[in-house]
Amino acid sequence: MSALNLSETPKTLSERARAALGNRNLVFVGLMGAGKSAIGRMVAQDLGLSFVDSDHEIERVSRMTITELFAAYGEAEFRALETRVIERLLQAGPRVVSTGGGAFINPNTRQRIKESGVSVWLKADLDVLWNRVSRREGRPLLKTADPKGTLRALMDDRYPIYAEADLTVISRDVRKEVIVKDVLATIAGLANKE
Ligand SMILES: Nc1ncnc2c1ncn2[C@@H]1O[C@H](COP(=O)(O)OP(=O)(O)O)[C@@H](O)[C@H]1O
Ligand SMILES: O=C(O)C1=C[C@@H](OP(=O)(O)O)[C@@H](O)[C@H](O)C1
Ligand SMILES: [Mg+2]
Repeated sequence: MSALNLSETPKTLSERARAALGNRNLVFVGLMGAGKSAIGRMVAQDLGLSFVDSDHEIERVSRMTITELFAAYGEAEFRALETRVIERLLQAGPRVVSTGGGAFINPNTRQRIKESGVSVWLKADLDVLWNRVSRREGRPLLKTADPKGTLRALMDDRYPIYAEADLTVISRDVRKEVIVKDVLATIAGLANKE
């Protein structure tokens, strides 16, 4: 029979995840529509950490939307700005950072993320992603004749690279709160692995 230790109050899932994270950033990576921006914000709230979305920060500093930036300066300039912005955001941790889908593909950014935090790949299948991104404008990479085909090609190119993330959580068609809980449980599980 195990003795009941009344001096130790059981920790909540958020508290266990927060303890496992320590001083590190929590960085969400994955394809467009995976839920990085939405889930990242909710997870930050549960962890009691500040939240920043790299696309929002890029829009704030440039005073342009992502669509306008792509149109005016092209993808290469957007990527250069994205790399600089994320490098800066990672320096002010611990915080939760949701990146744009292309950020982790850049080897320098990927290295910075590995050094400064724990990365979580929100992984979803094509139909889940497509359902979500086809509802809203604002993703210039999908302005093609066959946007679903473009998304599929991006999955083929990028999934082997997202797989380098520290943790993977499956993003699926359930309530966001369920995904948030999966993320917290996965982070809390880090404590057993390290
Ligand atoms: N689990 C979920 N269930 C339903 N809708 C979701 C879920 N996760 C994200 N979404 C919605 O899908 C859309 C895309 O999510 P978003 O967070 O912008 O993705 P990302 O930043 O990865 O491109 C948003 O409208 C968001 O509210
Ligand atoms: O996958 C990409 O290369 C991009 C993803 C977008 O962010 P989300 O992944 O948050 O949609 C945004 O950064 C830009 O349109 C490029
Ligand atoms: Mg986003």
